[in-house]
Amino acid sequence: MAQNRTRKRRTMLYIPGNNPGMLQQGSVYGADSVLLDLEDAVALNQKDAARTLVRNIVKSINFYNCEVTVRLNHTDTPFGDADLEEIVPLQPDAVRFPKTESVEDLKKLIDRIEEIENKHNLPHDKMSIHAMIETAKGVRNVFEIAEYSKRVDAITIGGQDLTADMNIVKTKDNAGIDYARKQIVMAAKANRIDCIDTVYADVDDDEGLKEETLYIKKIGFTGKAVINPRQIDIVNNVFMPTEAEIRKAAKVYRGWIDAKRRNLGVFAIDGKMVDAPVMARAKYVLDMAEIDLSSFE
Ligand SMILES: CC(C)(COP(=O)(O)OP(=O)(O)OC[C@H]1O[C@@H](n2cnc3c(N)ncnc32)[C@H](O)[C@@H]1OP(=O)(O)O)[C@@H](O)C(=O)NCCC(=O)NCCSC(=O)C[C@@](O)(CC(=O)O)C(=O)O
Ligand SMILES: [Mg+2]
Repeated sequence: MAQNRTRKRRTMLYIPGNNPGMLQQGSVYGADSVLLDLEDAVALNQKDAARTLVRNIVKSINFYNCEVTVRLNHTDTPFGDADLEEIVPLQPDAVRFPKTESVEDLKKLIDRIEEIENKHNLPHDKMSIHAMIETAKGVRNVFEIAEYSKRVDAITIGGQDLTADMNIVKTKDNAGIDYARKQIVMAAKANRIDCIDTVYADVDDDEGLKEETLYIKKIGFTGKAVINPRQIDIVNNVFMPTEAEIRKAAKVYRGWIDAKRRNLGVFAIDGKMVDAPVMARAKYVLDMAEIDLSSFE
């Protein structure tokens, strides 16, 4: 779980929990994670049916390398506890907890999860928790939320709800949630966990999605939620290093191995200083590109 995880989460595909066709096909499109949704994609009169369907899908479908995450209803809603009772015994890779506002919210959630795990003789360190920040109060408390428990291995932002909670007009550049995005990134980075950006609602605007993904990558997000298979390649490609970046990183890494042999802490490549942080960035690029570092030794 959590800090030992090496799996990438560039794309997390939301799938409405009451749509059997989409649920069955969800893992074939190349998303790193599927997000089986019991919350806002499901109408109130469909909640029970969706929960049963998601339970059966998680039990019976092989998602292969795709991470399986279930978005629960909040524990303060009439559906939250029933979701936990059905989903926790299945131990999906993670549960996504919407509208997390405080550590009290998380404590209540984790205590209940662990109670159910104890009842079923399940470990407490397998299924992780993704805390969604979707209100101004959650943004204010995100640092405490991110460090509260090792089970929290990602912080995510829900831009639609946050915009509504702040009672602001949603613009294409999402200026109104920029502060929140950056605060969420900092809280995640301070705890060395993932931070996942909100969805891009216009599924026909490929250029807009690419532009937004380039921006959120630049400010530190490690992935983005998507709502349609057509969005997956666009986001995955933005999060993959370019060929030029890989070539440069490989050069730095090779130089670093050589420098270590010569007991040098700092050296230059093409006239530019290379020190430990430059090497760490190069290593991250090679890791994202899934290049085996032992091939450089
Ligand atoms: C948007 C649209 C209606 C477009 O429909 P369209 O019909 O135009 O789609 P097409 O492209 O024509 O579909 C072509 C083929 O792909 C299949 N297919 C489509 N979508 C698929 C999918 N998601 N999973 C698997 N399969 C899929 C489809 O079945 C078809 O299959 P086939 O018939 O076999 O060819 C549809 O995609 C959709 O419903 N998306 C999910 C919406 C959703 O979950 N919303 C809730 C999460 S956000 C939220 O809650 C806000 C947040 O909380 C969160 C945050 O930000 O994190 C906040 O506060 O901000
Ligand atoms: Mg939301």
